[in-house]
Amino acid sequence: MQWREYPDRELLAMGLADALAASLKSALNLHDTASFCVPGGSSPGEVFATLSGVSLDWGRVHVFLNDERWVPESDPRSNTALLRRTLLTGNAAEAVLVPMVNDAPTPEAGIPDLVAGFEGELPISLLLLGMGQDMHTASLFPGGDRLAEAMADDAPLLVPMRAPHADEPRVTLSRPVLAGAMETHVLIFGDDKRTAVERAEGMDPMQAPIAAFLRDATVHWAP
Ligand SMILES: O=C1O[C@H](COP(=O)(O)O)[C@@H](O)[C@H](O)[C@H]1O
Repeated sequence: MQWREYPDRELLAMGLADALAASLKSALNLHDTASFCVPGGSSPGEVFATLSGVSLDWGRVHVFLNDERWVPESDPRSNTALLRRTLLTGNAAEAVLVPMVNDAPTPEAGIPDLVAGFEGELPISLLLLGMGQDMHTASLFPGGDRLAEAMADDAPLLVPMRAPHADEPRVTLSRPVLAGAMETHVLIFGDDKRTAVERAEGMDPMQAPIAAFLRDATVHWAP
């Protein structure tokens, strides 16, 4: 694990957006398309907004979420709506969005149709993860009802997840899919999350799911 520390969140957004743009350009030099897997939640908005202004061949970038809350896009908690507002705009409006949610009533009912959209997208070219204070990442929650299935070596691509501290049912990419990414970055803010990452490093990923991704990751932190 490598740390990159920034004096404030604005500088982090600029530095991380630069690093992600450079990685996307490198991936596009080698392949026809690049898959870019990103978190939702409250942390990445400014990074996405900065990145959306970067000039690159966005039409060859396929964007998808680490995980999604099983809510319609009209819901304020929709990660897809966050992506559309902040990343898939400006220069990046040309990027291709791979859906992580559909109109089915539950993740279990919706997943079979979603899986088809991921054909040709793996391994992930560039992965950005967030993390909650409880050390969950994507929707791999400690205490999640299907965490063991999602963390297993033979896990399916997408796993439904319900957890005590998740407000709604979720769908998440599984641990082996995320861990297979060619390059991994983690975005966190604040002293509490910094301490959580430092603690997670030696922990069992079933208690601290972020631990499964730290070894080869660059962690970007600002106060
Ligand atoms: O619920 C989620 O939480 C994590 C962390 O979000 P944050 O609000 O603490 O930044 C996020 O990475 C994940 O994608 C999201 O669904």
